[in-house]
Amino acid sequence: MAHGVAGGASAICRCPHDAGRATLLSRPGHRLRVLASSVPPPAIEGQGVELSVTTRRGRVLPVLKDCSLRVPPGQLWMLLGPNGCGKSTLLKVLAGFLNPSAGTVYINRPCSYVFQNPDHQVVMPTVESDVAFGLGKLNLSLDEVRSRVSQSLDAVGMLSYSQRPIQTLSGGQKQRVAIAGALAEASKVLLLDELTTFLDEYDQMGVIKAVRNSVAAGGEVAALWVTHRLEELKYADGAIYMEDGRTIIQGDVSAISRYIKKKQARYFGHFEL
Ligand SMILES: Nc1ncnc2c1ncn2[C@@H]1O[C@H](COP(=O)(O)OP(=O)(O)OP(=O)(O)O)[C@@H](O)[C@H]1O
Repeated sequence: MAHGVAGGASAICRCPHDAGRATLLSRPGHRLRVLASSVPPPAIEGQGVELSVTTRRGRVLPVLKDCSLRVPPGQLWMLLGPNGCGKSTLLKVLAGFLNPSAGTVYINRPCSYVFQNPDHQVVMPTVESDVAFGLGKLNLSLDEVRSRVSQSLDAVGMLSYSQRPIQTLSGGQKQRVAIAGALAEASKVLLLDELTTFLDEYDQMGVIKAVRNSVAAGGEVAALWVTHRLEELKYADGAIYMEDGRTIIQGDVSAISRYIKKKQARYFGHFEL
């Protein structure tokens, strides 16, 4: 599903509710389960998340029916599933853009959401100024801003592009600048919605490497990446597979890859002549 930028002036949109380290979301009157405090907290956790939308004709449509997931810090996880199964909606609930009708969400903060369309991602005239843009609100010294900008650009392999005008970048390079913006703001969670849909293989690899470097550096950043591309699974530390508004299976990448391939083989088997 294609999205426009819902807010924020750069490649990324900072998730709402950024005051604390983690947020527990629930609507009043719906069930709320407080997560055990003795277990080291995951970076991202959802339990029994449900979400319904009301259509223009007043019909209540369940989009998320039962979603649970857990992503540890310092890891890249991928979220897969057929078109319309609810991946983007789940990502928006995790980001705090949508309130679940039931269930709980726990997410490390700051958290940033990077959108699919690279042309909606970056707004400042140069790479360096775009990455620095989000730091304006943090009251940092000029030296600190410079250091954060160059470290984040380095993490995504874009340091040598600092002075480049934004409009001269490829789609994947813009995505990497977006990710650098999130890292410069010390985001602990990256929610990434189908970043590679519009990219060629070269740009796709550049973005994957950038995200892998981001989670590897310091071991604190977690990334949840929505994708349709099964071949991207090999770069993940874990995966979650969704169907019809539910998380069906999650954990080991090779097990999930086998699960999806088996499903695809059964599906395509119906069409064999
Ligand atoms: N506001 C809404 N009103 C009506 N239907 C909605 C609304 N938001 C989501 N849906 C429906 O919920 C389902 C899940 O949508 P979502 O975009 O989360 O799926 P997705 O798995 O990300 O799909 P894709 O892989 O095609 O991007 C779809 O059938 C979509 O049409």
